[in-house]
Amino acid sequence: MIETKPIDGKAFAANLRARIAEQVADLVRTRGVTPGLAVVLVGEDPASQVYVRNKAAQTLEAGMASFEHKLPADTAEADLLALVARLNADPAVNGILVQLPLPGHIDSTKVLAAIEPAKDVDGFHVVNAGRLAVGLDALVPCTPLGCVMLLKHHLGNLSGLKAVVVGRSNIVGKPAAQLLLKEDCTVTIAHSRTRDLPGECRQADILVAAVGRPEMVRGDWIKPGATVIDVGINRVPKEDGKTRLVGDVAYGEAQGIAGLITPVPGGVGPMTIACLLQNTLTATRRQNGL
Ligand SMILES: Nc1nc(=O)c2c([nH]1)NC[C@@H]1CN(c3ccc(C(=O)N[C@@H](CCC(=O)O)C(=O)O)cc3)C=[N+]21
Ligand SMILES: [Mg+2]
Repeated sequence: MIETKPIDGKAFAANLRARIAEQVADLVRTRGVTPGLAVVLVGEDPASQVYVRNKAAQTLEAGMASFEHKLPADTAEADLLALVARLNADPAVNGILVQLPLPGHIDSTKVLAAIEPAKDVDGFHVVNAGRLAVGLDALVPCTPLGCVMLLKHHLGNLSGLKAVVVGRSNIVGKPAAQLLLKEDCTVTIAHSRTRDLPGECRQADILVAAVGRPEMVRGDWIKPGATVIDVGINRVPKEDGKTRLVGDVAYGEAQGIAGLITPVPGGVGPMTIACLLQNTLTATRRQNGL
């Protein structure tokens, strides 16, 4: 029987934020530059509001400036595009994040394309996706960046390891695969149409689950001793009418099989926000030629 160890993303993220705060203080002291992050939220989705509030608090804690823009759900696409244009032109704003998903009447592809790539701290602009794919300096999507940081910290060199990424989204799956390839992993991207998905997953030294389906990855899909990164944050109803958070991996079943596994909550989620701050610092440095 293997002893399965949880990966403490919450602690790692807190430590990363502390290191970022030191670098921000240094930037302010030596260059008189304060990084600024603008977050745009359209509509009143309660989960999004909680997340945006956490981001703002952690931005301020890191010594950065936080600019929150809350727009009503019926905001016209043209008005959102005009706000993005203002933020692009504002020298106090080094990073721009437009919270997804956007209301149905707004074309999110168009909005993401309007963000200045140098300020695109989500790394969702096609210029950043392309730069990552061809190996140029890019702003890299926060969730996959956080996953790879955790992997390198716990496993060291990833070279030659077999990584299976389940999920092919532009936000997580595809950039995760690009980053793992950059670390010299042998990478497979699996998805809902993959033939024998459990068998594919069982090949993985590193299994990244990013499908958005509660507990879809079962214990017997995991190779004994593998490292499992669970990107899912699914809210499922409990018997008492409240909800609980579960990942894309059946966490209980993974015990005694996986070597290392990220819990939900407390795994990948906190790393996403810490990496957003990291990207804001990186963007600020590049915008100032540092
Ligand atoms: N443009 C854009 N960029 C995003 O990065 C983005 C977005 N839109 N829309 C929504 C999703 C969701 N997301 C999360 C980040 C952190 C946690 C997080 O910190 N979770 C904690 C606590 C979860 C809880 O208790 O609710 C954890 O997993 O431990 C969750 C979710 C970023 N997103
Ligand atoms: Mg699919």
